[in-house]
Amino acid sequence: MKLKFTKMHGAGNDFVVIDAIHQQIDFTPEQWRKLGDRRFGVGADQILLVERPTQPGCDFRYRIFNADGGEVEQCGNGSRAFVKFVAEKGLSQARSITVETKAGVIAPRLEDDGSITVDMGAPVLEPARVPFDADDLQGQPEGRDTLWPLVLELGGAREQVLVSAVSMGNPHAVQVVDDVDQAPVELTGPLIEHHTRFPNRVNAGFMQIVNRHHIKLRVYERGAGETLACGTGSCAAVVAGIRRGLLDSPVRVDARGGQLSIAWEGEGQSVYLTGPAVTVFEGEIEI
Ligand SMILES: N[C@H](CCC[C@H](N)C(=O)O)C(=O)O
Repeated sequence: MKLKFTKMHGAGNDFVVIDAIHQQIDFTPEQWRKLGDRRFGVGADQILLVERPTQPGCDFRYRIFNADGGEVEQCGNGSRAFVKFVAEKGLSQARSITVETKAGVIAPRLEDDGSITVDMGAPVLEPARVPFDADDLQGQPEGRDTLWPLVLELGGAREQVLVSAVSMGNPHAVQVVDDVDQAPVELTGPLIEHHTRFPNRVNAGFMQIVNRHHIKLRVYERGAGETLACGTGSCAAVVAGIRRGLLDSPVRVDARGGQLSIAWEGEGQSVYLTGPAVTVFEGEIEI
């Protein structure tokens, strides 16, 4: 089929966005992978589908596929591209919409200054629901289940890293590092992504604390590798830092591709993600 798409990004995390209301989309994982392929296809970290809602009270349904072809629960940077896309395409006249995802309902809002704020819902912190297998792990150094030891097999050696396990609908393992630019993201990111204690795999975050309202963050994403920014990863990192008493809301997040802002007032409360969304080009592809 000849597929119409829009190429977009949120702080450098890039997307192929597809109107699946006016186009019949029923692709195989191989076709999603082709769309995401930076040589044989369009190229993107994720592919985002705009669909009619199935839940009453929602304006749209939002489906997300990683570059590896797998469908996932949530994408924070993508939710900002989503609301900009539906406004630009005239699919909605509202500045604030409710969007159904596999992880629940989120609410992106177009701000007057062109930025977008998204109510990402409340984080999930119970290990079994991340999901993270912590059954045989002993008590936490700081209590409140904020840190877990993860043993990585590096060649013949074994290295232990301490991670916080947080779900924003999708799973995240966040660790604090002294310097993100020196962090072994490419080496340990894949080991964490595929660690057996994360049965659905996991996004691996590397967070440097600049001050109590400012971090630098790199994320080796499940199904995509390191991206220039990760919205849910930024939410998870700030939640982990606040729970560990290292950060205070709101927090500026410096990603390699741009700047995001995260606000969270504590357990049971929604996490709010604010940042940019950019339309790069429109295209068509035979797929
Ligand atoms: N790789 C993620 C999905 C995309 C998340 C990220 N791009 C964001 O902005 O939240 C996962 O497999 O859970």
